[in-house]
Amino acid sequence: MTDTTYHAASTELPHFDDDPFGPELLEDPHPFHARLRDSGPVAYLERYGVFALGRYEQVRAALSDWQSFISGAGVGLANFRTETPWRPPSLLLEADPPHHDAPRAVLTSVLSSRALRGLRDQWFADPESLVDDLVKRGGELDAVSELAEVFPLRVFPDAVGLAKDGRENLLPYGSHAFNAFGPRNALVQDGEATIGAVAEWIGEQCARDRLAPGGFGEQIWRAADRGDITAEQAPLIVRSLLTAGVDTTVNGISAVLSALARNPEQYELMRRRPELIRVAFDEAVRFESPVQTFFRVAEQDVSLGGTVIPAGSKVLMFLGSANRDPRRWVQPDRFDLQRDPSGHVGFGMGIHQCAGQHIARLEAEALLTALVRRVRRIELTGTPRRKHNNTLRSWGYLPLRLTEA
Ligand code: HEM
Ligand SMILES: O=C(O)c1ccc(-n2ccnc2)cc1
Repeated sequence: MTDTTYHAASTELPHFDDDPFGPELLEDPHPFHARLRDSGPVAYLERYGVFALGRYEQVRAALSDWQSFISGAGVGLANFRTETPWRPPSLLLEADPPHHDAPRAVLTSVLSSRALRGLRDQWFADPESLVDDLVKRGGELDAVSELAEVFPLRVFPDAVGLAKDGRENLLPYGSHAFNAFGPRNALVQDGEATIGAVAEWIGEQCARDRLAPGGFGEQIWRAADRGDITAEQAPLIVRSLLTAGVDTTVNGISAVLSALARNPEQYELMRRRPELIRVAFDEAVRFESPVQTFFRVAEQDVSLGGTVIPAGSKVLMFLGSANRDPRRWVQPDRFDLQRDPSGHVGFGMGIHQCAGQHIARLEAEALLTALVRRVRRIELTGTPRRKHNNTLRSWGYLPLRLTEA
């Protein structure tokens, strides 16, 4: 037996044989999250041979301690020390300092809130016509296919500088990449059948001559001209944007629309106090955690929550569980715009904290601003359906009625 198995089998560490990537838990992870948190600060998932963190304190500690809990061996289940990644590893997400430093600095600069100021006017104008049309049409819609999947795809690819053709590849590519952080289950195998052509298109769009001047993509190439990064790194950093840039915000927007529809008094409060719009998105990211999980690898034997996690072990951080930990949040299962959601781990924490969070917040703020002006009430008109993904918490169908103000 390897030392990891021996260690986990021999201590009083709580063991679970649940499958967090199976259909039952992907449909509703909350009961398992509660059992995991209540079992103790650290647990062991037998099915995958990994350690599991469900509580806010340990998830935050692991996210913040990048030297002990590294990303360079992969932030999915696959351990790059023993397995070949399905694609060249991310220069940010799957890298540790010092290699992580320059790509991170470039993307932080390109995606900074100051850099986004120039986009604010057009990103705020875009959803106004979208919401107007929906309201004029009677206000009945599937908020996933007609709003959450539409608005990000209208503004983000243009901001990157992508060509018009082929953008329908972005969502399938993102979905597969997020599935691929999990085990090679049916979700991944279904995606493998068609991902080849999609991945090829994504790779082609990262070339400098495909990217419009002034967009995020070309700005990354200009950083290579300046020597901030190499010309070999530039296309891979553009690939990060294409992988992360759409599927995440689609699910962030679905999350905030779903939460507002289920809590009409919160929507009314937000209409009366539009300064709560920015809180609403972060509270939705805490409440739903569109990105549910990421892994780390223990760089050396590391003590956490009274357990020694052996060097080389994979550690699964349940961000969604940490964001609903009653040890950290008052009434965590309530969507409450009067709480202060800062400190949530929905965008991660520390050196890998989401480089696109300002993009996500600006998109959500633009859409919610358009809604509060035109829509008096948002309500559910049917049974929403989940879309299962190994990493993303996602709605597949969200039937809503928008009542004109
Ligand atoms: C609601 C939307 C989003 C959520 C919930 C989200 C969540 C996260 C989380 C949890 C991490 C930390 C990963 C880790 O610690 O291993 C992360 C990192 C990252 N995010 Fe996001 N993300 C979102 C949107 C975006 C967007 C729109 C972009 C790009 C335009 C983006 C780009 C990145 C990048 C490049 C990283 C890696 C940063 C690094 O490793 O230094 N994300 N995100
Ligand atoms: O470099 C990549 O491929 C990559 C980078 C970041 C994400 N991500 C996850 C959550 N927010 C962004 C996904 C993939």
